Amino acid sequence: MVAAKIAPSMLSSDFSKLASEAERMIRCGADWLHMDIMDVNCVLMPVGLFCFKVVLFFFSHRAYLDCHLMVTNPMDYVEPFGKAGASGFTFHVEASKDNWQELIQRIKLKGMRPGVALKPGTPIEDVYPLVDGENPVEMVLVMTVEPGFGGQKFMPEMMEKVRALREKYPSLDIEVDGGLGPSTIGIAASAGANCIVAGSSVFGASEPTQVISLMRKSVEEA
Ligand SMILES: O=C(CO)[C@@H](O)[C@H](O)COP(=O)(O)O
Repeated sequence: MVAAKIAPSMLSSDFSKLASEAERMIRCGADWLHMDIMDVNCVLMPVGLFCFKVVLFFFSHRAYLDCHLMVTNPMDYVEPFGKAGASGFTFHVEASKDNWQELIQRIKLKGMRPGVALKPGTPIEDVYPLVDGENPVEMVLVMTVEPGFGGQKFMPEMMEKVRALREKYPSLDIEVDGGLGPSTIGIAASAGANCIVAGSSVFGASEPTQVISLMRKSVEEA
């Protein structure tokens, strides 16, 4: 059985108090802290020294840092993110068509857990070679919104991808990201997702503990 991992997305936190926001989420029962890293092509937050410092900063809080790299050249980030203390390094399949084997190997050598993400328009079959390969990824992140912003509407049609993955790989970590909260967790959990990224539904809640525990329960019961 796969374990439930609830990962509040720090993109929805109050950036003026990142440390206490991270601590608050851990106190509320979060398993991981989800960090979105985007390069200038993805607009929101240009990657640079700032991002590495943020990762380092969180690491000093000893949390599992689930880093989702929405960048065109993930290979360039392996060394600095490894050094900065990232725990999981999830790159996009769309950005790594040719060199994924070497990329996965380097991620592991730096002591991070490799994962692959796919955008809504990308077929699930594109990630199979990365899960089946000699040097497999340990997690697949199925984006349930177009990457870029928090607060978007969950795309239920992505659950077909989750179901196909779960059927093929019963013990794989399958993460979903985008629009997850109390009203959408049921469909995601029953499709087979066990790692749940949630931004606005957790940070916007008056009782994040309840939202986190409700999502965990849905995954455990599914
Ligand atoms: O990667 C992203 C957006 O690209 C996410 O991690 C969002 O931050 C999730 O936010 P909500 O949809 O849960 O508000």
